[in-house]
Amino acid sequence: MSEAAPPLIRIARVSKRFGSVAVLNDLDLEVRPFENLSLIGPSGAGKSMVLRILMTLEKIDEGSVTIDGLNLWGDGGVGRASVPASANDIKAVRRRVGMVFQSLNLFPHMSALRNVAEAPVRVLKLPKEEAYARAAELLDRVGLGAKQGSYPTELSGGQQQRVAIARALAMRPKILLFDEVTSALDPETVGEVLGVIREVARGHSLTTISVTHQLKLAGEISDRICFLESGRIVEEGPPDQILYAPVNGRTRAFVEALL
Ligand SMILES: Nc1ncnc2c1ncn2[C@@H]1O[C@H](COP(=O)(O)OP(=O)(O)OP(=O)(O)O)[C@@H](O)[C@H]1O
Repeated sequence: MSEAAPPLIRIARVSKRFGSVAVLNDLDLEVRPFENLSLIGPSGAGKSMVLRILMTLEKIDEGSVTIDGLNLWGDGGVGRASVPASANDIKAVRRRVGMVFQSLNLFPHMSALRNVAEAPVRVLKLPKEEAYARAAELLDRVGLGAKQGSYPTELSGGQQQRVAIARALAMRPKILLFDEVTSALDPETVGEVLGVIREVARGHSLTTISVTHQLKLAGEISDRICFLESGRIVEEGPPDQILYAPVNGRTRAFVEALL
């Protein structure tokens, strides 16, 4: 990863409101290619909202968002609304960004293998043989080579979450977003999913942003951690600084309570 590389994601002066409630407040955030970033902070800080905006699931009120050179939201200027991207650009952004959610949302009527192969066939229009070969390889990579034919109800929560990660990877995104992917799991299965996330994040072939309340996980998989509160970044830095030597008193109070 080169320090000089231009950012892959650029969020500039973004504000997002629901009625009179400001969720993001003049937020600035840049993410470099192949960087692994974690967002931490109290409930309601706006962490998931950042991911939802990058997934093109939410509108913003002000500011600009650029992903891989594509303007998802153009700056409308001071005091003016942001300008949305064209439908084509939104489609192009969606191809670049994958997301794994907290809730286990596999297709229940499809085997693990088909869950992973479905989008490459339908969306990327890959020949079936190629898509299924890719899916089998990815299931192997997440340690589920023997479970290709299993349906989601036959898999544990941790296994389902690993299938969900393989499914996201099958689309070959440039950016992979993880939203609390381990928080619905029981403690025994968290480890197996963490192992996969760590492997994906450390693979250096894609850029990841993880939202998590598990600070040790953030420490293990991140090059940089941002502490968010009230819709803005209070402090950011390498994991050792943010988790064990934060400069800001608010960050310190937060991490000391959770670590
Ligand atoms: N559709 C919506 N309508 C109104 N308010 C919303 C909506 N979606 C999110 N919010 C509010 O936006 C704020 C930020 O939500 P967000 O989910 O990003 O927080 P978070 O930092 O991820 O919190 P958590 O750690 O609890 O998941 C919250 O106060 C939430 O209530």
